[in-house]
Amino acid sequence: MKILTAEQLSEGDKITIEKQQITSEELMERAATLVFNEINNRLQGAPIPIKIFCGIGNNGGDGLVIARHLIQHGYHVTVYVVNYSDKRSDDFLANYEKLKDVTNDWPQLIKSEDNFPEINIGDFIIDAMFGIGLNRPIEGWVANLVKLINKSQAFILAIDMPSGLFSDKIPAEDAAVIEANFTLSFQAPKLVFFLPDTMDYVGDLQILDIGLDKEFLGKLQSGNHLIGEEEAVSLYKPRKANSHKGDYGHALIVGGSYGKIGSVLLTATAALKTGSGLCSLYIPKCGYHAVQTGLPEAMVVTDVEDDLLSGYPEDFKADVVCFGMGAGTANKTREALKNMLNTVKTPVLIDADGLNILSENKELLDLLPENSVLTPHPGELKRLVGEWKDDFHKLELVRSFSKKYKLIIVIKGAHTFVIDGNDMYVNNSGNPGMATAGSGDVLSGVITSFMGQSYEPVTAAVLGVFLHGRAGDIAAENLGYESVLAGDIAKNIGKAIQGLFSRKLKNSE
Ligand SMILES: NC(=O)C1=CN([C@@H]2O[C@H](COP(=O)(O)OP(=O)(O)OC[C@H]3O[C@@H](n4cnc5c(N)ncnc54)[C@H](O)[C@@H]3O)[C@@H](O)[C@H]2O)[C@@H](O)CC1
Ligand SMILES: [K+]
Repeated sequence: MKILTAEQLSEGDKITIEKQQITSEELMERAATLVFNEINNRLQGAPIPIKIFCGIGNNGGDGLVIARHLIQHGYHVTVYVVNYSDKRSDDFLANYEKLKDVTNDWPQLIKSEDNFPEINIGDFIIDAMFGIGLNRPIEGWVANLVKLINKSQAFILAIDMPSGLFSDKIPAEDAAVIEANFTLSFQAPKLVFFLPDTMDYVGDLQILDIGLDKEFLGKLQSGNHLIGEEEAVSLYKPRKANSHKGDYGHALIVGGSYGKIGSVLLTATAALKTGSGLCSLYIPKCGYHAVQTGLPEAMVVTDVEDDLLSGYPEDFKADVVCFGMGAGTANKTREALKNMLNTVKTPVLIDADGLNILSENKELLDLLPENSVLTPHPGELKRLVGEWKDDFHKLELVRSFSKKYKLIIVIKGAHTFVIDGNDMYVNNSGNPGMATAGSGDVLSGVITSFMGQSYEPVTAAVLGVFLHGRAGDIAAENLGYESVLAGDIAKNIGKAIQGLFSRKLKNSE
């Protein structure tokens, strides 16, 4: 699904109105009725106090339409008009009039702090103050109203965007922004819904298809994509009945040091669980017995050193190499990475200490084969690309780094981002249970495995990140967040893949 900006969406509104020969008021009715249906489905007529805060633009217009439908269905609704300016939009005004048809309770006008209502913890708040039309920070008494709503601990549903959030920039630290529990957004997700700086304002997210012109949306140039199950299905290549292990790649995992052999074990397990035909590990001697016992399906080659890596097996025939987990950053290990990079011709995956070595020895970046995949967490990323001012600046830095070195960067986080030059893929699977030791080692194994199975590296990264998250979701459903171990994520990769596979079969039936 394309991630769009406010400009693209307002353009989409205009084109849709023209092509479908409807009025903007009709489009608003359509969009806001979808919101009403969602609310009605969930509340099922519950007699809770619903307080709708409407701005005076079209986001406010949505609020008025929602209010009208809720009142008609017998809900207990109070409508507030947050009168921050006199420039009411036409569709706001039309729906303001229509409200008269269903209630004698006229909306309460808020013009200053003196008009602030009481908000109770059991209220259901609908935030329809500002949507994609916000063009400057919320200030003055309106900002205080936002803060009052946030403090109330009432359930907050934001319409289109939490008020105060821009689609293309990060609000200042002290800015007034609605902290929604749930956001129902129109047609397409906005990037800020997924960035670490702003995702907490959004709460749970649902995108409503309001029927904007398909041709316009299809042609829109957006390099930013949200990756959910549908997208992952289209990337997945089912296995052929007539195949053998040689068809699914030989993955070589290079890493580990004394006390950190578990990391490579997790990576190799994940690679095999993701379908690698063969998997070998190149590790210091101290890990030999642990790996042979813990993962009999894998083959092991040991370094001359006992406790760390110092070299690379030069004549080793592997389809893909993954380097770094648990490796440490000793000088000898840096030489091992250098040897590896001087040997391999095909894209590699670098993780963890491999990334730390690269940050300390930037000249090695030039040795990385084109389309290699780096999988930093934010700390490792900072060491690679430098400090950033905010998340948009971070994405800019990563884009130019990706272009400069022709690399694919996987920024790990609650929503993992895969950046390949101008293209960006935002993952939408996973859960907080995956914030656990070794989770990244498993991710590296999954992506490496797909790279070895002849997926394009960027596809391997996008699909791998999604399946890793899905596997974590399946693990959390069975175990609860707290009990998910990295090994549980690896164990459930198969089920995550099966989920895609059964969907693909269903679609082709
Ligand atoms: N036909 C359409 O265009 C549709 C629009 N829809 C709704 O319309 C929204 C966009 O509506 P608008 O463009 O009217 O904008 P908003 O309702 O988001 O904002 C209202 C107006 O407030 C002013 N403003 C911006 N920042 C301000 C600030 N900090 N303090 C005071 N005033 C400020 C701007 O002039 C802006 O136009 C969407 O988010 C969505 O909710 C939906 O009804 C779907 C259809
Ligand atoms: K809003």
